[in-house]
Amino acid sequence: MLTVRNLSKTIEGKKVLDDITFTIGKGSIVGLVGRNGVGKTTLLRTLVGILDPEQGEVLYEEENIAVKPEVKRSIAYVPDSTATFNGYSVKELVRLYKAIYPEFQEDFFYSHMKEFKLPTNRKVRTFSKGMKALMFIILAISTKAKLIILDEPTNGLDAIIKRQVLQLLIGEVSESELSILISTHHLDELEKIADTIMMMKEGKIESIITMDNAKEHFKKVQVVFKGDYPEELGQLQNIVRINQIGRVHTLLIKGDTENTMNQLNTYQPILFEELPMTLEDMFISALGGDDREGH
Ligand SMILES: Nc1ncnc2c1ncn2[C@@H]1O[C@H](COP(=O)(O)OP(=O)(O)OP(=O)(O)O)[C@@H](O)[C@H]1O
Repeated sequence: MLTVRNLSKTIEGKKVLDDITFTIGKGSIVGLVGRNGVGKTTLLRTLVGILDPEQGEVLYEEENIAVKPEVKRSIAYVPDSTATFNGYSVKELVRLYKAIYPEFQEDFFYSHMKEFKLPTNRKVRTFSKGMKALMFIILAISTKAKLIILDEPTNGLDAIIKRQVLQLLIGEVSESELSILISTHHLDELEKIADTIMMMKEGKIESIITMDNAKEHFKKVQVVFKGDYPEELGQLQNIVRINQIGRVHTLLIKGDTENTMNQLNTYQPILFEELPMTLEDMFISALGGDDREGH
């Protein structure tokens, strides 16, 4: 449904997007994760045509969005900041959305506003952060766009509303076969809803893996060696030591996990135990561990 090919973008002399290529299929929920400042928002803004790519292309159902802007109607974007719309009333926003999205479902919008107890006779400015975030998600779903792109959508939502919003999104995916691309730092939420995780590092896509495959690509283990932690293992780039209590080391392994586990075993650890892996662990093992000088 969405094909992104060799997308690059430089802002103020810095390559913020560097040769990005990926596809999103129908009915898929893709989580875009990465550390602060790696280019997630820039990527999303480029996908929806707010920013122009310097190289590469974005195709929706084989149509280039730069050449055929009307295909943008099939994509709804919820930015991380909606301050631009503060001066609008809810009714004015609905009018604006109807003008952009001919299939906008007004009844659906108002019934969901009511369900979430959101007022419809006020200016957006008077909404709390959470109310605003929720309304823009409802607006996006009401467009009936086939692809919804969300930048940090659950920021400011309380735990109960958050759960309801995620359920609403999942419900739409299974009912209408829409696809969702969601950028977030809330890995625990993403873990529950995403089928694919796309990790970004320094403007590049570091990895794209399905949640089903994730367990093969990432492992978390606890090991105890007779002596010190073997120096050679310390040199391996795909092992991140996340914790050490006495001689018990907790390690995150990425990539060729089977080979690395075998390598660990050659040092004859006196304890070697695999632990359950979370998306946060995967994030740390893929993208963490390089903050210190010289790393
Ligand atoms: N308009 C701009 N002018 C200058 N630099 C910019 C601009 N927009 C983005 N950048 C730079 O591009 C890089 C990527 O920014 P971006 O907002 O895309 O990151 P992000 O991954 O969304 O970060 P975060 O997780 O903190 O929201 C950063 O170094 C940022 O400073």
